[in-house]
Amino acid sequence: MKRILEELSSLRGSRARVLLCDDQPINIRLANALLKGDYDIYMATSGVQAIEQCEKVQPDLILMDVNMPGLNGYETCERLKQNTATLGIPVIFLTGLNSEEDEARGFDVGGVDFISKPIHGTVLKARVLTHLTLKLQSDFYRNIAVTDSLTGLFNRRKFDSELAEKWELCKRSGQAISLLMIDIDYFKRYNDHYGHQAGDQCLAEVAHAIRSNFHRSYDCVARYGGEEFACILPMAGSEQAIKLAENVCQAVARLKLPHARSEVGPHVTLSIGVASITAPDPGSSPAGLIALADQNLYQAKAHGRAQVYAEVEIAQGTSA
Ligand SMILES: Nc1nc2c(ncn2[C@@H]2O[C@H](COP(=O)(O)OP(=O)(O)OP(=O)(O)O)[C@@H](O)[C@H]2O)c(=O)[nH]1
Repeated sequence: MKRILEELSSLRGSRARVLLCDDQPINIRLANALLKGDYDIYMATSGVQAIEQCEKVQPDLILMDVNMPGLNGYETCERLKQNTATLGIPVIFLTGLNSEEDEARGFDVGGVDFISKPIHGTVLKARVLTHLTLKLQSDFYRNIAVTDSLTGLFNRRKFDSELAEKWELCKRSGQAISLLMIDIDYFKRYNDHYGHQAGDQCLAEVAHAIRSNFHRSYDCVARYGGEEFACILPMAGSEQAIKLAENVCQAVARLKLPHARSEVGPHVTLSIGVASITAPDPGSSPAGLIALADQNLYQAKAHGRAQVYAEVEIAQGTSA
């Protein structure tokens, strides 16, 4: 089990993180002494502090006391499970309580395990190892399920679910949403001239350059198809989307990837179609946004490639 966890940690490039939450510093010190050799340890002495730490450091596991002033351990766990950013963090209750009801309540509120004090070092370490291994394994497979292996961007499946989710979010909050459809110019000729492997390398470099322009956590940059990429920009209107699209073109131009068979210049270039809607209609779907971005991408190609095309904001009522 230990070997598997070490492998998973090295694959993601960081040790597992454990948050210790207890109002009694002596208990924290005890658990810390047992675990600090194997994991990165974070500490909190109240439920509120634990929630703050979770948002900040995204621990892989929490050891949570139950009886604490203010929010108790059960309430803290319930709050963590209500927040999409923290609901995946497993919680082990580590408590002086030991009745069947107490234990059942721990599982009811979303805990994965329940350990009664006094702490037995070997048992605690074994349970922590088991839950951390499960957590890192599930992170690993979830990542694979949403990632395009060649470029490291989100894949088409993730794009579809993100667009549906962000569309609903913007609809509810009455905010703008934009979409960029990005296509590499004359990519068939690139493959024909430089070979498929060089084509793959080009796709990976272009993807990296595209990604480097997006810094908001809720933007989604995905590989949409072969040499096509798509970016979902929730809460961004057309002006912002056009600016970002232009930045993306410049970032790829700066790579100066030679393209001897392109008709628009000596280097690899992009065509981008931009679509924006100020606020999605109630009852609408994102199909209209995709169609408009596609149409504008087609126009960018028709107008000579190596450009951003963003004509017409989508009309309300046409997005269903
Ligand atoms: N190397 C490589 N090529 C790919 C991959 N996926 C798709 N392609 C190639 O991308 C090319 C896309 O060609 P087209 O759709 O004709 O577009 P284009 O040549 O870029 O022409 P315009 O879009 O009109 O500028 C095809 O030759 C595909 O084989 C991939 O994963 N790796």
